[in-house]
Amino acid sequence: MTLHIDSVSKRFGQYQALDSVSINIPKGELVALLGPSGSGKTTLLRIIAGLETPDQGRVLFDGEDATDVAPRYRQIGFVFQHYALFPHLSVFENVAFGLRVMAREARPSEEQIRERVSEILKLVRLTNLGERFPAQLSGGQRQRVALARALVIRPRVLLLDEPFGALDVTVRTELRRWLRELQQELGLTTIFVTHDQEEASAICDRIAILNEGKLLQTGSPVDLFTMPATSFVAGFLGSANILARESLGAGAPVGISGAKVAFRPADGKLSTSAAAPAPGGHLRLSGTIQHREFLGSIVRYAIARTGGEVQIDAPFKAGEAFIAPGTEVAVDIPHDALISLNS
Ligand SMILES: Nc1ncnc2c1ncn2[C@@H]1O[C@H](COP(=O)(O)OP(=O)(O)OP(=O)(O)O)[C@@H](O)[C@H]1O
Repeated sequence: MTLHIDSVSKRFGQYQALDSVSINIPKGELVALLGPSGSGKTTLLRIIAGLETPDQGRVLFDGEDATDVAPRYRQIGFVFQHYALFPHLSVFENVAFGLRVMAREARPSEEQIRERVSEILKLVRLTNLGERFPAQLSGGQRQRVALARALVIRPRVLLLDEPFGALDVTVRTELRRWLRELQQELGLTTIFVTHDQEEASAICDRIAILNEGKLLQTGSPVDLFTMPATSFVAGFLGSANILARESLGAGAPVGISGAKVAFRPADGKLSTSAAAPAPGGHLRLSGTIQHREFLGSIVRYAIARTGGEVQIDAPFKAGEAFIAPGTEVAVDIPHDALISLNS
């Protein structure tokens, strides 16, 4: 189903939780809503699900206005961060619940319920755990039950609110990959709320960045990473060095049109200050090594300089010495790695 969110605003008292947010989500797309705590992500999901009413704007399902449709008639699957399973019901009954509470005219027969639940348990690979209770499952298994419960109603849209937020990194990485495969197999339009940019970039077709209730930018993970429009987006998707354009003085390349300039720590090349500048179009900054962090495959150096500290990643090679704090260095950044920012 195609989902269209049209100029949705929501206020709680004096607080503008959402400020005229519009997004179009084509059928089968997986979109991440990414933003810091309090940016309005959950509020937007709740409005799509019908659990909250917008003050302004509309939600359209396949072009039809659903803003005033009651939640139970929207056919939406919702998975929360905290499993929200019924502890006194078996896995099977937890999944069947979504069907048993359907409006009478849409509710399947007992036999159909058994069939549908078995089918979904197979899909989420929990066939043998139907008789267990939630307390007898791992965190990852519980989230798969929660997902099964959302899927069993054959949702038109799947909404996931930090579904893997409470799980450890290994399980989380495995589940996100599995979820992506399942979502593609089902062709299900899905919105995935997270504040983990890596998770969003890894599995989503598009990312929508929210901050303070405003939608700042939408695009593919690669487009947002390489062409962020503002310093907030540049800093939120990966690490970024952000410099005021005027701080570059005469060294600012001609192509830079924004108020600020960003570059990624991996795009700067470190050398001793006496080294000749790299050939071709490069911006050269100079400063003094302040601090270093060994991060495994890279070493991240913080370089103090007039005009603001920058961070540079150097590949780590076993046996090679780190550059000592206090060393004067030059940083060469190719012009084509410089990103113009509007603000
Ligand atoms: N029912 C409510 N009454 C009053 N304020 C609310 C209500 N629901 C949300 N808010 C406020 O609206 C803002 C946005 O909340 P929301 O839960 O949408 O943010 P979020 O981006 O999902 O954050 P998090 O990542 O922490 O879950 C917050 O400041 C929150 O305190």
